[in-house]
Amino acid sequence: MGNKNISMAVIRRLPKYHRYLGDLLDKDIQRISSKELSDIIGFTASQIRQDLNNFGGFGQQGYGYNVEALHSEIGKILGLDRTYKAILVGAGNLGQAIANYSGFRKAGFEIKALFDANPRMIGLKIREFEVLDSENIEEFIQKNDIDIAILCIPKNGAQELMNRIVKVGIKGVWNFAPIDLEVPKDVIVENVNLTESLFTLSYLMKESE
Ligand SMILES: NC(=O)c1ccc[n+]([C@@H]2O[C@H](COP(=O)([O-])OP(=O)(O)OC[C@H]3O[C@@H](n4cnc5c(N)ncnc54)[C@H](O)[C@@H]3O)[C@@H](O)[C@H]2O)c1
Repeated sequence: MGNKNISMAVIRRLPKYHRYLGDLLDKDIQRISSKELSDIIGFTASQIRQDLNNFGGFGQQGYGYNVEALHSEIGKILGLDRTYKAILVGAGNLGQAIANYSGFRKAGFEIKALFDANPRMIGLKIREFEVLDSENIEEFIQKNDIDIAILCIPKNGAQELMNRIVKVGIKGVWNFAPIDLEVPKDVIVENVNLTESLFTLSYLMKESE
């Protein structure tokens, strides 16, 4: 891989570069300078050059960046040049919203099944999915070679479920439950805490008053 020493701060900016470059491609823009990129993304031009130098540059003096090449390279760095098989656990309000969003599939994240523990949810049809009984989750993960679990369950029971799914090979977890999960070293958890984000907004609004 060779990208082991890249700081998390840089990694967190890469999806944003990828998104803006995708927008430029949609507008048929083929070439851009770090100054122009800076104007639209809002990072300084030197920050952009520094960030991209971590991965070997990509820019050419006097030319700038080739948008398509840079978009594709950043996509590769982010691991978006492959598809991922995912399952979603917790087919409630949030789980259904995520399952209904087609953008994740377009980006290569294929939800293969929805699971729930509530007998009233099991068997319901959400999009093309019939909600399956989470009692059988281990078997499904193993049979279908699932890479990622999307957790949309309450924090109670989340660690227990986590322990079960990592035992059968889940290597990545997109966790919406407000809990810091304990996992083996080779399992990656990406937490999305909407409430923390909302509280950050509240703080920033308070500070700007
Ligand atoms: N809905 C939101 O916008 C929102 C916002 C912030 C945080 N969250 C977090 O996301 C999670 C889900 O929220 P929600 O609003 O969708 O809740 P919900 O109650 O609508 O749905 C949760 C679903 O998970 C199922 N479930 C519970 N424990 C389970 C288990 N151990 N295994 C399998 N299924 C299980 C329930 O039967 C239910 O269908 C919660 O942790 C919540 O704190 C949600």
